[in-house]
Amino acid sequence: MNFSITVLPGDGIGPEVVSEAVKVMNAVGNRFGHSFGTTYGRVGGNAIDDFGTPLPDDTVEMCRDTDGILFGAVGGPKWDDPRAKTRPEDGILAIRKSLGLFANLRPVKVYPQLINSSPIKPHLLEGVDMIIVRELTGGLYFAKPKKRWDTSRGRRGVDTLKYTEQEIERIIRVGFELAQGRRKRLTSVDKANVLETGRLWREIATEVADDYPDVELEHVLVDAAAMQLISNPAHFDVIVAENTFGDILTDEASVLAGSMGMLPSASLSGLPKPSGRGKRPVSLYEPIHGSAPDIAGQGIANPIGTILSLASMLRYSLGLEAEAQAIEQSVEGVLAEGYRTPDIAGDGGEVCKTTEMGDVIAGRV
Ligand SMILES: NC(=O)C1=CN([C@@H]2O[C@H](COP(=O)(O)OP(=O)(O)OC[C@H]3O[C@@H](n4cnc5c(N)ncnc54)[C@H](O)[C@@H]3O)[C@@H](O)[C@H]2O)C=CC1
Ligand SMILES: CC(C)CC(=O)C(=O)O
Ligand SMILES: [Mg+2]
Repeated sequence: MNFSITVLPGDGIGPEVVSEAVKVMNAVGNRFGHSFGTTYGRVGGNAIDDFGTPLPDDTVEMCRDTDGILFGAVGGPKWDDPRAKTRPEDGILAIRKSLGLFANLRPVKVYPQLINSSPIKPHLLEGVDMIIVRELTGGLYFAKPKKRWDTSRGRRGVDTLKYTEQEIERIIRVGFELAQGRRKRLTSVDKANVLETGRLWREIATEVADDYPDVELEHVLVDAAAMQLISNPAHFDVIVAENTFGDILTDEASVLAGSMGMLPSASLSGLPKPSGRGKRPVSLYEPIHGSAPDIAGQGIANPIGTILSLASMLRYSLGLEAEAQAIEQSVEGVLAEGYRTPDIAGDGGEVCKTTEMGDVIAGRV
């Protein structure tokens, strides 16, 4: 089959990890007889430098008419001036919002091969396999008012935490539906003891639970969830959380997997229908990490989170389940053989560069 993929490498290590994922995509094409055409777009700080905007119109166009978007990361110290009119991050936020990508699925899997790459005690990591469902187009990241201003009594700033019933209900349903296909436990994370949005979130989660009697629903306050994620991670199956909480909890959860570089994500406008007929809505696939300025340009970034994001694209957007599994099995095999980028080399495996990791994974799909 023929597919057209929009590739948005971004800044910092974004281009480094994305080019490895494209390498793997082409290897999948060769093995399974598909053709993946690619169109590259500019986004982030590099686009601000060249076009004065983090999201040029051309890139917006490329994101509308495509079978899937593969995204790296944006941002960096060069564009961190707190008074800047626009930031690299505005580019990815605008893509998520304009495509209605409200559901960000962030699977957290601990590969047995990497159990010693995490600072967490090995016995706590046994059986860890969860999905964190992060609400992606609401809450503090987007709601208005959102501004800074000067007053006679000093500087002020405001962000707004606002959710509608519909925004909460649709993401909670994604959590329940995923849990139904897994171990049937949904942990809804909120801050209902303090925040009105948290109380609304909890109320709606409880109401929606009536439609999913086979799934056990538990409510956990976000601060306690952060603690349990480390002290008893195997307890969790599916976690659903609002935008900011989900963002923070997933960076924390990456420590279980051994590195930020290990975790993929899929940003969707809903779960694909199992029969999957007709044109699917455009979705975006991105590792959970950022542009990692501290290691950018050294060729040592871990591309596995991006390569696993590609596998999710094949699964959710292109309907290529066998091909997605081939990538996932290749990653497992390569880790079993001992290949390690420096971030996961804690157990003394063979340290390799980003490109070598991409080569060996591509070579085994
Ligand atoms: N989706 C996106 O484009 C995101 C962008 N950012 C941006 O990225 C920039 C840097 O943010 P940070 O807070 O430093 O977070 P970060 O995720 O870029 O890096 C955090 C730490 O994890 C390490 N790391 C991240 N990805 C890695 C990989 N693939 N392999 C090995 N190590 C990896 C980094 O070296 C660093 O020590 C900021 O401008 C931030 O706004 C942050 C998160 C998401
Ligand atoms: C806009 C991004 C920089 C926010 C973030 O950290 C993320 O989406 O993981
Ligand atoms: Mg983040």
